[in-house]
Amino acid sequence: MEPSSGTGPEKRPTVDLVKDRNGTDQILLQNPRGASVKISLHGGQVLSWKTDKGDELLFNSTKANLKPPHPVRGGIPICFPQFGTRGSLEQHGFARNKMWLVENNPPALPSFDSTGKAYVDLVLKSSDEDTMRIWPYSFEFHLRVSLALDGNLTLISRVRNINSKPFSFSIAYHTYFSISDISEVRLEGLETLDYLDNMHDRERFTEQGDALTFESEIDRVYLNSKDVVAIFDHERKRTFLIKKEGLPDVDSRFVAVVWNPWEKKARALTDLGDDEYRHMLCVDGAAIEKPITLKPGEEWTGKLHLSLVLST
Ligand SMILES: O=P(O)(O)OC[C@H]1O[C@@H](O)[C@H](O)[C@@H](O)[C@@H]1O
Repeated sequence: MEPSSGTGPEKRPTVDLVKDRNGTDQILLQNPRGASVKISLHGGQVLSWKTDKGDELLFNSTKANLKPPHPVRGGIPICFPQFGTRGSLEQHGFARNKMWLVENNPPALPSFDSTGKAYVDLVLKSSDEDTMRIWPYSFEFHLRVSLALDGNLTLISRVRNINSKPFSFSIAYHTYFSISDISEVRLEGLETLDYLDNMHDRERFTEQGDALTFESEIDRVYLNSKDVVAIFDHERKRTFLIKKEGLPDVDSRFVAVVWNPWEKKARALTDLGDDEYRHMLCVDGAAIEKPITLKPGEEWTGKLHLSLVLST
């Protein structure tokens, strides 16, 4: 990027390798305006997403266990190749517990405009024996995390079948949004949709009425969710927009998972403070209901796009 004229030199986006307190490698993306994203190689997981004023937008539990192979209670863990307990693997699959690698020469992503963006490419491959033992398929999962000039965060996933037989998978971006208070926020974009209620053996119900508000535990998979879902946080004067895109033929498979453990379940989770459930809401862009099947050589691309709207 060339320095701009008149207003002094334009800063460049930066990508740095940093260490956390435990000496674990993390990637720090910074855009020219000072917004930032921190990513852990453990789980290929976004841990932090901050505005240019330094406000944290993702919830992270004060009791989160950051040591591999524990999944981290906060940020954006990636559930792959299984969501929840819908299969024989560990809860939410193995991807969130594995070490990912930084990829210097990822396969070309032709539609990506890199202008002003700080981004990094990570990869998870089915190369270790442990993974092959529990999920005997050869795959590559390429993940690009990108922070735009306006502070928007995009995760682009490409899953490739490099196996000689087909395989199926589910994927969820298990996003923990930081909110003022669970009783004060509302969620729009899921009205009138059917959902499977995980608290009632995945029984199917239809959402009624207006926006969702919260007064008890919720654990639901909303089917065929619209392109944009919004979390309104009146007290913090901010709105999160969650947008997801897939290839045309898999669009209808996108769902939105909504989860908050509420008081009783929060007490049972050792990596969540007793009252912390009040300050988090998980809304995941996901493909779960109808898993995605890839034939040998095929690739699937899915995008999660997160943005913030501030009100005065
Ligand atoms: O404790 P975990 O494995 O991170 O899972 C947390 C929650 O994740 C949600 O996505 C699931 O719908 C819940 O059923 C689950 O309890």
